[in-house]
Formats: sequence, structure tokens, C-alpha cells
Amino acid sequence: MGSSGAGHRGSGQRLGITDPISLSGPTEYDVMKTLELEKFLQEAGLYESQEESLNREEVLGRLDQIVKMWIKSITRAKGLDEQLVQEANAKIFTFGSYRLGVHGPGADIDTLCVGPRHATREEDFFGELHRMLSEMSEVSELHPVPDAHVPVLKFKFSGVSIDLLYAKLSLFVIPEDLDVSQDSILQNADEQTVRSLNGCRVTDQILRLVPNIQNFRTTLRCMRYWAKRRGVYSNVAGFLGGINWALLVARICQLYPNALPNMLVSRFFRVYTQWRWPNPVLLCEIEEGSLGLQIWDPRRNPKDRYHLMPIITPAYPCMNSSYNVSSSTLRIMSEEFQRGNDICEAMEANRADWNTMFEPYAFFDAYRNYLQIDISASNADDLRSWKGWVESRLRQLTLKIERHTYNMLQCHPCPCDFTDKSRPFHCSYFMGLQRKQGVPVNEGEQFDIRLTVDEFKHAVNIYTMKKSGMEIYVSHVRRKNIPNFVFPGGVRPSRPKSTWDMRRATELRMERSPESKAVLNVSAEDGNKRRREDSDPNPGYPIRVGCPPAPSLEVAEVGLTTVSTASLPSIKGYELHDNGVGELGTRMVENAGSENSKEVENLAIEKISAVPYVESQSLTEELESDVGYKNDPNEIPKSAKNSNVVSLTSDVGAPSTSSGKVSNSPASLCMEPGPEELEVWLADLLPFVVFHLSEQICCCYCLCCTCFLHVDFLFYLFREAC
Ligand SMILES: Nc1ncnc2c1ncn2[C@@H]1O[C@H](COP(=O)(O)OP(=O)(O)OP(=O)(O)O)[C@@H](O)[C@H]1O
Ligand SMILES: [Mg+2]
Ligand SMILES: [Mg+2]
Repeated sequence: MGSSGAGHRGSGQRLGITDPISLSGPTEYDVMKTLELEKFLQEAGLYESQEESLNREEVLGRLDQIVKMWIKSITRAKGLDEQLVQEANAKIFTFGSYRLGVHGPGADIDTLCVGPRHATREEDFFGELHRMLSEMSEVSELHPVPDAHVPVLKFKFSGVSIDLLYAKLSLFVIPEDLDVSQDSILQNADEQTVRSLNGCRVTDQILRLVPNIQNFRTTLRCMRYWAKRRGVYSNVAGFLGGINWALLVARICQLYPNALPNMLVSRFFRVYTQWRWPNPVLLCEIEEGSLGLQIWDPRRNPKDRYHLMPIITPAYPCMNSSYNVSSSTLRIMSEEFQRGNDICEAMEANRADWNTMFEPYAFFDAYRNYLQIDISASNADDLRSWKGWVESRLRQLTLKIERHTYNMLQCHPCPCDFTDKSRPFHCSYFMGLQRKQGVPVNEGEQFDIRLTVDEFKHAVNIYTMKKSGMEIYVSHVRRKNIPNFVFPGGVRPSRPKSTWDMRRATELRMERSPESKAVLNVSAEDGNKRRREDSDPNPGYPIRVGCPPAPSLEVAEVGLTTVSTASLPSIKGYELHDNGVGELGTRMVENAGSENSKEVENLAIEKISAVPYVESQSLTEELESDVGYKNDPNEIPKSAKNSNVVSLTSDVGAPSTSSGKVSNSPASLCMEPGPEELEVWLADLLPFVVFHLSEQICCCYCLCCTCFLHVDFLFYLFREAC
């Protein structure tokens, strides 16, 4: 493994959009802790064996041969001349966790097949190639998904899971040394091709933009494992997936180019605990490009303004990779970042170790009340498609519950699904429910969410490919009645272990109470109350929900304790340069370890995370877009655009666009709707409109006059109405 030196691209070389925060190299402590971390990750089984890795290489070699055979065969079948048949070529590229070098045993290989202009997606890729694969003995579980946002052929080849995408280029012949990173490759490409190429282009860019690939890999492995243990690894559930974690870690590597993984992990938590979302995380400038493809730009695209945690991909066309994040999942992740930060500080004081960091989140101990969503189908194939659909809708349930209870009830989706082995073709999902902290408990108050649940079930049941046997059932369960099949080995642990989270919860209770004795009594009462509540028979609806039994960690106070860039104080001769952090890093090396250096670092983090994306755009561009608006009657007037941006950013404690000053107003993330929250709000407000706001597609269908409405227009109406 070895984590220092290899792949280094020169000390302090600037690879990001700002200067690094610190050029500090490792201390003895960092070296020791990094070795410990690598050992920990090894022992956790995160690295595959050499045998497995050779098998993967063989599989990739075979796949490349297969697509080459395929392209010759379809070229001949199309009656093209013999020279073209001879030259016909297709090629495979890898991307995702395998290409980044952070995959674990059993992970899939994300693969892209690139073919020439005459090889079509529908007939040749999903037709002939699919047929060829289906006849091969090494291939199993072949499952084409041609209608997905990014169409994919899923299968196993010699036991290795493969996701195979297809890109149809405008070239007649695909050269063997094709470089997919050049933008010209996107010329005349259809939308699916652009999206399919994106994975490879993004992965390659990430590897180019980090200063030390080996340190990036170890840190990313650590963060991916941590996120899985803490229940925040899942794109579909509204947390972050592989690509998002990779981008977040890559940015930290840019900001601390000489740091070892131990320090990178600690700075990951420090930076993202203080980050002023929704300011975006960027690895490089967002290029306009010359092909006119849509890029992430909250000034121009109204829907981009509602992204709560933008993490922007670094290859043209740059997009937000984390549009699924909602205010609830952002809240949960912010709490987790805070926990990680606390543990890193405790590690430095020898009060915690890597085991503490990776303690699993005790989801089924954390709440008193849960929603259980059971789904079933008639066979394995139906269950797979039913699951895919239901999982894509579950975020809506979270949003609807929070919205319909005026944000007094908070929902925590568990990203895993659970299977009861005694029930075939069935699986269950769970969501924790709790009263928002600070909302007063009125005796006997109940939340009736029956209508919300019915609405959700209705939205799920309109699945266009629904078959008989596809069922969904939603029930309210108390902690005590959580079924045993969710626990490892099917047995509920008799007593939860003493964990960091439990100790922290006790400390928090102590802090809140002036006398520890009183606190202990309260805790005992809590325990009794918990037992009484747990012993209730199945409560059904409505739900009586208390505050969390053991209060979870405080929500990270994004924007509460930070300082305005307009009035950055100077600290003992340290200067912050106007254009970024300037020489800050070099100065910090001299002062490594001192309290001052931490303060300076925090100010630098503050400054970097507080630069709003809109501010970084030039005035010229604004003028240009003005001209554009005059010519385009569908565009929202500039005054409306700016007021939208200002209200969005200032609401969450981020800087205003007009003055460039940082607002220190308290974060009110829960109040700020993301695109999906808007979908829920709008669907509530305008029942005659059916909304479909998935991924890139934003269209509304008006049932009264059967016409499509422009969603930008509806967003505009909505903002004005509020
Ligand atoms: N929301 C997204 N935005 C942009 N690209 C994405 C997104 N989701 C997936 N991708 C692309 O597809 C690749 C593969 O996705 P996948 O879900 O397999 O994650 P991964 O990084 O390979 O991690 P894992 O080991 O969990 O498979 C990503 O690395 C990324 O390039
Ligand atoms: Mg993958
Ligand atoms: Mg995949």
C-alpha cells in the first residue's frame, strides 16, 4: 500500500480553484495514525485478493474481445464494405470505484463500451450484443435497462458484476488509443451518449486533479467505509454515493496536498463541518464549453438554485452529482461530519481510536418510532424492478412527512433494505421518526400521517410497469417491535454496546442539566418511559412521537459560528489574501500544531467555503446573459433571478450576491426546499399538475388542457407566491 511519496505531483502545486489551505507535511503522529488506518482498512476486508484482482483483469480482457467481435459482426450484417469491416472497432473503458482503485471485494466494474456511428444503441447494443452475451456460458443474471436515465446492460461475467454502458460516437472508426477526455468527443453525440461518457470523463479528471493519487485512494477508501458504517452511503436514499464521496475527498486532497490520509480524514471532517452549503464543492472551474450542453449554473437554471449540497463534477458538461440530497439527509450528514470531527479531536487527545470512528450507526436503537415499508412481488425479476421503482420514490415519503407535519416531525431513511428469509420475493425499508429538537412536546399530541402515507402509496402504485403481485404496505412500528430479521444473524442484540454516540448523548444531557444528579434521575425516568412506550401493543396511526430517547448529536451549525470575509480579523501577523488563502499554507507549516494555526486554518476554510458560485462569474457574463434574456421571452427577468439567488443563499447563512459579504444569519436549512421538496410542495398546491422532476428531466403535465408546462415558469410562480 504505502501512502507517502508515490504519485506526488510537486509540493504545493495548485490543482484546485483556490490555493491550498496548508502545505504541512506529515508529523510522526500522522505517520503512525496512517499506518494504523491502513491496517484497520485491511483487517476490515476492504481490499480484494490478488486472485480476485487477476480475475477482474481477465474478465475485462474478455469483454474487450467480445465488443470487438460484436462490432465486426454488426458492420458486416449492415452490408458495409469489407474495408470498413476490417477497420471496425469498439473499445471498453472502466470508470467508477474500480477505475479509481477504491473498489472492495465483490464490487461491480463500471464499464463503458465505445462504438462508431453506425452501431446503434437500441438494435445493436441492446439487441445484438445483448443476444451474444445471453449465449455465453460465463454470463449470468443478464438484465438490460434501456430506458434508464443512463441506459445500462447489467450482468455477471465469470462471477464479476458488470455495469456496461454504451457511447455511440460520431466517428466512423474508433481508434485503439482513443482519449475520451477531449471535449470534441461529445460533438454530435446523443444525450445518452453524453451521460454515458460522463462517468469515464469525470473519473479521469478526478485522478488528474488530485495531488497524490495513493493518499487520495486510502482516504477515499476510509471515507467510503465510514459512510457505509454510518448509514450515509446511498445516492438513491438522498445521501451521497461513490462519486460524491470521491469528489469531496478529492477537494480535501487539493486543499492539503502534502498531508497523509490520517490528516486528510481529519481535515475532511473539519472542512465539511464548517462548509456553508449550498455553496458548491468544485475541483476546477466550471467551463462553459463550446457545444452548448447544459451545465450546472444556478444563475441560469432555476432548478439548480434548489440544490442543497452541490458537489460538481469536474468534466464538461459539469453537473451537480448530489441533486438527491434533501434538507433531512443534509441534516443527518452534517451531524455525522460533526461526530467525525469530534472523534478526530478525541483521537489526538488519545480518547478515541479508529474503532470509535467506524462504530456502526445504531439505527434501530436511535428512535422510538419507525415506519416500515414492505414490498413484495411474484418473482425475482418483478421484485428487482419493483424495488428500483419504490426506492426511487422513498425520498418523496420523507419529504412529504416532514412537509405535512410542518417540519415538526423529522424522518431518517435507512439506506439499506432488509430481507425476511421466510418470505420469498419480499423486502422491507425503514425510516426513523422523531420530533424535531426544540419543538415543544404537548401532552397527548399526535401526528396523523395516514393521508400522507396513502398519498405516497398512491404515487408508488401508479408505476407504469406494475404487474400483479407487486404490493406495498406501510406500517408504524415501535422500536421494540422492529422485526428480528433486520439484525445481524436475525437476533436482536440484548444490550446495546457502550458506544461513542451513547457516551456523547449522556454528556449532552449532562450539559443541558445544571445538576448531574437531577440528570441521572431524568435519565432513569427516560429509561422507564422508554420501557413503557416500548411495551405498547402495535400502536398503528396516529403516531405519538417524543423527542429522541437519547438525543442525537447537535445538528452542525452551518454558518452560525463563522466570520464574515468582509471583516476577517488578522491573527498575529497572518494575512489572508483577497484572492484566496495565498501564502497561508506556507505560514502554517511554520506554526504547525499551535492553536493559532487551527484558527487560521478555520478562517481559510471559512473563506473557501463561503465563496458563492455566482460571485465567481464575471460581470461581462452577466451582461451577456442580460442580452440573452432580452431575446428570450421564456427567460426569467434578471431582477427576479437575482432576488431568488439572494434569498436562497442568505436563508442558509451564505453570502449575498450583491454585496459579496457573508451573512452570519443562522442556518435554516430545514426551511429551504430542494427540487424534490418543491415537487412535493407544488404537487400539494396544484393538484391538477403531475410532476416529474427526475434527475435531468423537468416537465409538468397539466391534466386540464393536456399540455406540457415549462417547469422554470412554475418555479418562478412558486417563488413569487411565497
Ligand atoms: N449522480 C451521479 N452524477 C454523476 N455521475 C454519476 C452519478 N452516479 C453515478 N455516476 C457515475 O457512475 C459511476 C459508477 O457509479 P456507482 O454507483 O457504481 O458508484 P461507484 O463510484 O462505482 O461506487 P460503488 O463501489 O458503490 O459501485 C460513478 O463513479 C460516476 O462516475
Ligand atoms: Mg461501481
Ligand atoms: Mg455501478
